Amino acid sequence: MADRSAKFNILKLVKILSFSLLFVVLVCFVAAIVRTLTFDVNAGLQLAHWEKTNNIASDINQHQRKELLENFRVFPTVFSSHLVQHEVVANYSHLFWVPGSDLALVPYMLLAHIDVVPADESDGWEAPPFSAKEIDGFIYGRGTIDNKQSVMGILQALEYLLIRGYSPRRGFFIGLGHDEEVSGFQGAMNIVKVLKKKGVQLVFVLDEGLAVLDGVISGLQGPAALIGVTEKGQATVKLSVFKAPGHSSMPPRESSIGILAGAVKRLEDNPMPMLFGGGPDRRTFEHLAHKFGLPLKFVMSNMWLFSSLIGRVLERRPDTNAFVRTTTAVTMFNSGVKVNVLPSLAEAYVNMRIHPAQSLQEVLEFIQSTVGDERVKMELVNGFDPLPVSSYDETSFGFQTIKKTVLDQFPQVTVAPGICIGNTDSRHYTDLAKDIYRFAPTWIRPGDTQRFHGIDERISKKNYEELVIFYFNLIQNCDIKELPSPHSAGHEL
Ligand SMILES: CCCCCCCC/C=C\CCCCCCCC(=O)N[C@@H](CC(C)C)C(=O)O
Ligand SMILES: [Zn+2]
Ligand SMILES: [Zn+2]
Repeated sequence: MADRSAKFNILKLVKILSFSLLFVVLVCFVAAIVRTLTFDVNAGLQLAHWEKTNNIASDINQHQRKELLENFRVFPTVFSSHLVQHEVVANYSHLFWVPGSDLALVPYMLLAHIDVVPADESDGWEAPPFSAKEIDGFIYGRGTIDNKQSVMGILQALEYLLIRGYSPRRGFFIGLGHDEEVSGFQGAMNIVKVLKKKGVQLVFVLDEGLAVLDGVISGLQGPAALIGVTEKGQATVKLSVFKAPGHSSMPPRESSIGILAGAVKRLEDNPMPMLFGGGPDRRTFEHLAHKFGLPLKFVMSNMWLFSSLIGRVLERRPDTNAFVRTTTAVTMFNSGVKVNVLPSLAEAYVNMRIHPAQSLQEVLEFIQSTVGDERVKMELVNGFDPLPVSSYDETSFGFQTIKKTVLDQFPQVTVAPGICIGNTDSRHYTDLAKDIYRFAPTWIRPGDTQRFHGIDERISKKNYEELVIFYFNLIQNCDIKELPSPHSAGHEL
């Protein structure tokens, strides 16, 4: 009898538990649906009352459109205006200072770099890489999207502003580095030294980096302007194996090349863990969530449940994979001098880009344990941690002013914070500014990400004009004394 009643009680308990579980699942499901329908972390300051400082119209007439392309290197007003101070730093880099009329306003700084990576026409370019040849409305050439578009865009915008009688309320600097592609140790670092000596502090820095992605993020309706609020760290590690040299007719069981090749293979076979979900990468997709159709909108709005699923999808393509983990790229492999000589030394360089959720130290430990062979020596050639995350909330002057400028010009775009997957000169500016952003409104469409440092780098004439207008408007927008209050959205009668 007691047995039957115990059985009955257990059955009852199981029933209650099942119902409770079902209830909890149901509540979670309803909560997820409600969240999907209402989730929009990106509403922002767009409806607030912004002080109007962009009083000079940005129209470019037919004559100027022609001149804009012809005068690619000439900015006579910038270089002759009494408003602009210019100095050459470290022989080749340029620093400009345009003082503002209101000394109480903290200045900002625009950065770009004038150097480029090498390019070889024989790699298969459609036009010679230093010809700036126009094909179907695109200018082809090394540097057109990395980063001459910003160098020229900033200077052309300033040229137009000065011609039209502009004088800023908020002062600003322009820094054009000459060695960004080899780390900025001369250009950017010396510009920073000059500014530090003057005691300069900056409200924000804007450098190259992310872009307007159009059709690059699958499922997103419309283009996304991702503003880099941090950039990945980096580790360049040299792996080397020494073995006694000798005659190739009497080879040992394992050669220095073979041992090293095994280590490299283990690194490629064991990618660093997928880390999507903990930092600014998650905030990117939360900002974009309302621009996905169902069912993706449901997924993006409920990151607490689906972040690992999103990460798994993003890791399938090299450009989006770079967003979700520390990447491993074996970039150089050297050994051997003659076909019948066993080489004593084999060397390989591994370039890792460190996700903001990891540190340089963790990455070095990972390489060591994955290689797992004492015969392979490891040396850190160059490395640094991921950069601090800059502010991107509604009180963030730099982020909100850049965002407003983007949205005024491209209303169809959704703006979101992002992680810059490459490195920029701006990482040398952390002592001068708490807030550093990496963005230019360069439009990147499917297939374009491979053009960075690749073949057929190009920019459309239309996009170049848009860049000029972006900087033209941004400089004027930065003249506001402060951001509008988020609560100043217009409801008055
Ligand atoms: C869901 C998001 C997907 C992200 C897609 C990625 C979109 C790609 C857009 C821009 C490409 C990033 C280029 C960043 C600029 C890199 C400049 C550069 O090459 N710097 C060197 C510096 C080094 C210290 C020498 C570098 O190798 O990183
Ligand atoms: Zn660059
Ligand atoms: Zn580059």
